[in-house]
Amino acid sequence: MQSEVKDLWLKCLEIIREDVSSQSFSTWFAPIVPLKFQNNTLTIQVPSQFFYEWLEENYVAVLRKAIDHTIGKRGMLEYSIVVDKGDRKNPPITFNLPTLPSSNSNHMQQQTVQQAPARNPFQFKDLDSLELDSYLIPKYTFDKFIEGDCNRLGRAAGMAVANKPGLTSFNPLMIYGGVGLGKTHLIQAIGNQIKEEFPEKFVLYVSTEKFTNQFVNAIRNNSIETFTNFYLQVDVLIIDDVQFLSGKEKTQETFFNIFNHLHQSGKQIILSSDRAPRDLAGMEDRLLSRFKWGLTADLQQPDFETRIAIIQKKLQDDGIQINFDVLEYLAHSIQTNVRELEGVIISLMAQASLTRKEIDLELAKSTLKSIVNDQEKELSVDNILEAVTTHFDVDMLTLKGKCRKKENVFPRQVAMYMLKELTNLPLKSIGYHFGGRDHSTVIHAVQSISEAIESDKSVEKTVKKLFNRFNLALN
Ligand SMILES: Nc1ncnc2c1ncn2[C@@H]1O[C@H](COP(=O)(O)OP(=O)(O)OP(=O)(O)O)[C@@H](O)[C@H]1O
Repeated sequence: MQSEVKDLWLKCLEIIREDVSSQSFSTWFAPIVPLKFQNNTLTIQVPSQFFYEWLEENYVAVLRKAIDHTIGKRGMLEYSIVVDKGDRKNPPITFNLPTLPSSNSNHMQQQTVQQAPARNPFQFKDLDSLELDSYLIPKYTFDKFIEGDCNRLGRAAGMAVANKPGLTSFNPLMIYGGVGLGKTHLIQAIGNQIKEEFPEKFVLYVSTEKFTNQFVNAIRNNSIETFTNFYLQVDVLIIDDVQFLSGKEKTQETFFNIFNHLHQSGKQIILSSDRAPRDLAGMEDRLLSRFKWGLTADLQQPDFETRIAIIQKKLQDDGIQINFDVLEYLAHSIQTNVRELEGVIISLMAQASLTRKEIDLELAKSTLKSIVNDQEKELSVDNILEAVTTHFDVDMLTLKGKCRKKENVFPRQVAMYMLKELTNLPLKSIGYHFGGRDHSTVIHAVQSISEAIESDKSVEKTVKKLFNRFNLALN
């Protein structure tokens, strides 16, 4: 039986190989494992949800052809998606696609999804008003959270908490850091690990936004007690983005009570925030002091080596290998945050797949360039000033400075004109960007350039060109 499936899949691969580039073949088809063949249906295992979606979006016709040629027109394909390690207890989610119908097939196109069983052992029949769908996401595991200097403390503390929830001095554990640096991933990984080690524990992950909405609904429905009682049953409470509690006094008060009760009962609390507790404005002092009771750990931007490891891991998870020079180039070029890094990797995989090119340095450079170009088109003050300095070949300090030479005054006035036309900034703010000039100077600059555009073709051309950089026309 096993060899029958293998042989069948090998035949499919032969057909597929003719239709796709070698890069796409090794990226999207080599990692597939044939599982079984029964009732005219071939089941193949794919490494991830992303992988499955990618095949569906890009290679349906190719797969259909292979199935037609090997099994026949009535042949069907079924995908089995490998679930994360953190989800080991649940059966794999299987997408049955009895479809991929050939054009002359009468089969109805339908997709059935076998739901994974609910993770939460509790039943809250009487709590209909609470939206209890904020469960842990299995893909966020420690395994996939790459360690580096940027996150070592938070990761280690997270592991300690996951091994002994409520029993370490890291209670609460507060993880903070900038956008896209892995806060949600880390606190979810803690929750997933606890579920793995202690399945009997009630672990609840909830965003502050959801918590607040639930609270507001509870007030409206007169069910505050039900709301509070529900939270008091939790063994591990994970609250994401607590900065959103700022200025919400009533929600803070209720959260404070829940916090105290859980803490006193030895339950674990894990929080995340986009800034350190000391920088959380609009938060009650008593709550802030509670946040500092346990351990506060920050996540920073990953360094070069960590970025390399993150890219490698992401590609590996999707069964893709690239040369080190490409890896190095990507890690040197994207230094902002991990989410952006991931975005570039996905674009790169998409480009490689769509253009049927190898993922090489050239493709990496062109993909990155198109992303950067898109960002450049954003109408921010920096981008506009940058465009003007590049066009006139003046440096930023001179552009913003006081020098009255004609060759500097003109670009400066053009820059003021562009800021006035392309942003909503008030005149005073525009003046601020030029060393604190007052609004009358800005008005004068805007008027001069407006008149020059009308009377002087070369000025009109210059401003048009600059507008074009942002894909805009000069009216
Ligand atoms: N150290 C890491 N290793 C692997 N992946 C990471 C790491 N840090 C972040 N990521 C990935 O980067 C993406 C963004 O991370 P996440 O959503 O956790 O950031 P965040 O700090 O919560 O962002 P935000 O402030 O916008 O909510 C996720 O896909 C996550 O898996």
